[in-house]
Amino acid sequence: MSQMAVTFNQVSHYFDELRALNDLSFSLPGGKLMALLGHNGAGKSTLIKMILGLLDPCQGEVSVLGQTQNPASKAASTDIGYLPENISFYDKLTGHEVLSYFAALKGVSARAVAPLLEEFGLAYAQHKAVKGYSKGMKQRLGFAQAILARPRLLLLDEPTVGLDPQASQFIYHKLKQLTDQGCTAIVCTHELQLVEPQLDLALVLGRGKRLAFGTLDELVLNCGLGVHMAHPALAGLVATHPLLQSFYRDGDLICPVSQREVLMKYLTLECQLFDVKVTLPDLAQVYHAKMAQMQVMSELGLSLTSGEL
Ligand SMILES: Nc1ncnc2c1ncn2[C@@H]1O[C@H](COP(=O)(O)OP(=O)(O)OP(=O)(O)O)[C@@H](O)[C@H]1O
Repeated sequence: MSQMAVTFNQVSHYFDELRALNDLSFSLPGGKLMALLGHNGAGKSTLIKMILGLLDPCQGEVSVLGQTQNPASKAASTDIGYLPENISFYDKLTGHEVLSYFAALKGVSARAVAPLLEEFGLAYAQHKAVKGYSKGMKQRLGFAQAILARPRLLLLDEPTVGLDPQASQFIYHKLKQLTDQGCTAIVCTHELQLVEPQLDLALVLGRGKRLAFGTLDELVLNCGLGVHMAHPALAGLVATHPLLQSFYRDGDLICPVSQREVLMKYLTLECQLFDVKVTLPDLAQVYHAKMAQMQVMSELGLSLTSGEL
């Protein structure tokens, strides 16, 4: 089993009466990319601050890279790289000066700066003041700052917001390279379509609680949504195969994810249908289903448990 990069064990954090995180547990293995998802105010930033050691758990334990995290351990750990949302720099500095400043702060050789600027496509602008940089250029600079000290854990808060598709692709391509080399990444984002192909695991938070955690397959399996199966011959087959009737809706078959394989077997063996188009719920559908379940529970006055909904 790979070593855990981050473990939350029954962690709660309160701001006065408000429980920003509520009995949260999960374990993130090293070298994985975890998407951190949730509505505004769900507790994502609170979770990130706890990993950074900026906030202490009121209950439970947070362990990061094998060490119990607490405010005493926050002192500029070069093992953790952080790209905050809407990063801003002292904008009279040039890109080169910004990275050189962070290199000195993190005890990294100044020689690392130029190759990084080159790799991040900023070499041409390295001697220009950051105030003249576009949003995408600033984000690249921020990302370069985050990985300057070759961290073992990267925390990225909305890294692709406002970026064009090419710039977003660059960020995820670089993240893939880093996770392949063993770096662990947590990406907090509302851009579900962008992160979906990239994630190894996702953690969905709702009102400070864990609504779901796992691989995309696991999330899909547990979300309660159906798999759609489409084929032009289905309408005719339903008449002759009564078993299909209970799954038939608006021209498609819709079945629980857990029954997909049995139904596919039936379609191929009993109906000789071999080219059925199967559509699984995507991350956005899973996310919205979890949010809707949370809303229903709340309207029913049922409190959420610490497990999955
Ligand atoms: N310093 C603070 N003092 C009081 N309440 C806070 C503080 N920081 C966060 N909160 C509250 O804690 C809850 C969780 O906030 P948090 O910032 O972690 O959410 P989030 O998921 O990051 O939201 P967003 O997507 O809007 O950034 C919210 O209700 C927020 O108002």
